[in-house]
Amino acid sequence: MTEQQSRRLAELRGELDRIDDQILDLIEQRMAAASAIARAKDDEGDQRLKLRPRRQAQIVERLHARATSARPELIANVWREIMAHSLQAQAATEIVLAPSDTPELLEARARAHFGSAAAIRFAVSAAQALKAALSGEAIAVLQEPISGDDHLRLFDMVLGEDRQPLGFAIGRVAAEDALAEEAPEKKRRVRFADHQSPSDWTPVGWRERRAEQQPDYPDAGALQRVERRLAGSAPLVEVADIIHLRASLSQVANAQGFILQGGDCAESFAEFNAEKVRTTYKLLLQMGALLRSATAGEVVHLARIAGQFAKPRSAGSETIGGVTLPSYRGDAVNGPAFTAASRTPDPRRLLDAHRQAQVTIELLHAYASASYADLAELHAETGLEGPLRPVSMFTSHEALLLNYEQALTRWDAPSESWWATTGHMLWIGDRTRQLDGAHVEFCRGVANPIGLKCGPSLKVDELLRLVERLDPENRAGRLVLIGRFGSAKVAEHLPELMRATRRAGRNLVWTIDPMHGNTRSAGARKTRLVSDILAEIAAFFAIARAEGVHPGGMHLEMTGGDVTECLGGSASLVEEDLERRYLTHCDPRLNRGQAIDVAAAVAGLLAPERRSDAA
Ligand SMILES: O=C[C@H](O)[C@H](O)COP(=O)(O)O
Ligand SMILES: C=C(OP(=O)(O)O)C(=O)O
Ligand SMILES: [Mn+2]
Repeated sequence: MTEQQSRRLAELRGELDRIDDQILDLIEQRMAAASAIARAKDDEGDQRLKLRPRRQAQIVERLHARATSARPELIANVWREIMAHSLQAQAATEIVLAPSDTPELLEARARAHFGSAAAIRFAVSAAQALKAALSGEAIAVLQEPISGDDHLRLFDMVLGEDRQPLGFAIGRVAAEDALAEEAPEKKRRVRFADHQSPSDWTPVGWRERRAEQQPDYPDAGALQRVERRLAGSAPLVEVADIIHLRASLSQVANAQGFILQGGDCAESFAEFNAEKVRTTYKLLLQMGALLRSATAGEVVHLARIAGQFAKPRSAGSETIGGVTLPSYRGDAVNGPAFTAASRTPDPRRLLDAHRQAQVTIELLHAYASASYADLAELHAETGLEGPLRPVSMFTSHEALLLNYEQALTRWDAPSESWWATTGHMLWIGDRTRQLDGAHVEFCRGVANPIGLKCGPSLKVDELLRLVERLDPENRAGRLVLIGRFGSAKVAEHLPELMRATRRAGRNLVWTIDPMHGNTRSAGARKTRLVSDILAEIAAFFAIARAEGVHPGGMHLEMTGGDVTECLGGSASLVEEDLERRYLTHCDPRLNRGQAIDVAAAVAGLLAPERRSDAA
């Protein structure tokens, strides 16, 4: 380069520096003006977002029109960033993403759409994202264009590469900023058509069928009063979260991911406290982390909790020392103590169960919001890796007490469906799965995901008819079959059942409950061997692979506590240990260490799948 050329270059560089200084000064002036506007907006005195989407669009449009050589993308990108930072200077505003089928993609697109200034995080549920938006300090981004609250409006969309909406932005904006009303309604209908309840169904239809395993209430009037109270109370779970679970389960039905379902055989009133919920939550989180490292896809955390208060029994009565009383049927029905008063079914227990479920769900929400910290700790302790994201914890229980379920079933107009609002997923027990019985009748009409226990007495054509009755539209995410045969019988029964659902082209998930077919007695107590449990799970994986079916999950009775109810595991519990801490109200549960042993073994069984997936 000649001396003259380098002098010229230095001059030009000097000019660029002067222009940059001017741009910076102007940006700072603009930020100061924006802060003054923020104070003026404060004077409006409401809790609205500081964001004014319509005004932002006008600014960019005006600049596009004014530009002579600057390309539209340059203007859009530069002003997106400037305005995003101005917004944060006016008021810290977060972007809160509801759970999504494609979380990484949504996060990346939301970042590109809203600019780099805002903090972005995932909420555990759509309901929690909306709750954040209600404060006026966050924008919720949901998979569905719905809010269900008068203060919140749909005002923007996050689009994918294909220009289809990945997320719908909802917040406290002025009416003039809202997107057209009829568009979201229409969109929501189309999506929700997946879940519609059958038109020939009502929540009371089950009463015309035979209902097995129901309590014998001595006072019908008292039951009706309780049903009225429950019918007047708020839903325990949100429809949006149930839909989220359906979406996650449909991924599993498409061979991506694994369902981890577990918790007490029977929840107890007496032993309920926040710490108990916390240990269950943490145990599921820990097992989920082990499984996730081995699974191609997500782990769906499904707790047996917040409703698992009723037990079907092999015998209706129990005799001790010549005295015969009704069997204990779970705390929602009667008490475990062997006295006539305690064993008499009392419908007011349904109200206590409902209240405990409500508190449990609130605790689960709180723990799930704090799960970033739990996961970080877990990863540090175990050396596991993976992105830290809050873990949604779904609730599930056996839909046994139909008076309770009916009273909390709600119509949701946008989805044109009935929803059981006692839990995200309900299942039908092995003793109550009669094709023409009341339990199948009730469950066929609610739009929740439904589980069906499949034991050794289930015949192939009976299963196919049940599947057709419960899921006539054959929608992935609706039905989860839960095999529970026992390690000695699984190889005899499961292959033909799996083959039948595969040949019938059913979009459902097969999982294994290795508990209920492996119960044995040890003196007066019931127990289970960890080795039987592992053997049934291993057989399940082998059979599923041989039949070309995705091994979609496991269903365990377990507790975060240090109980001695099942035998074996790495702590090698033996029969003499049972008397130390045998605390279950019904069936023997894995203790924390045994549950982790099982999760680690299952992670080993899942790993080949991941390898073949990667190949
Ligand atoms: O949890 C399931 C059942 O309620 C339980 O296995 C029944 O046990 P039982 O045979 O003691 O009645
Ligand atoms: C009653 C239960 O199981 P099953 O219906 O499979 O016996 C249960 O899961 O507690
Ligand atoms: Mn049980």
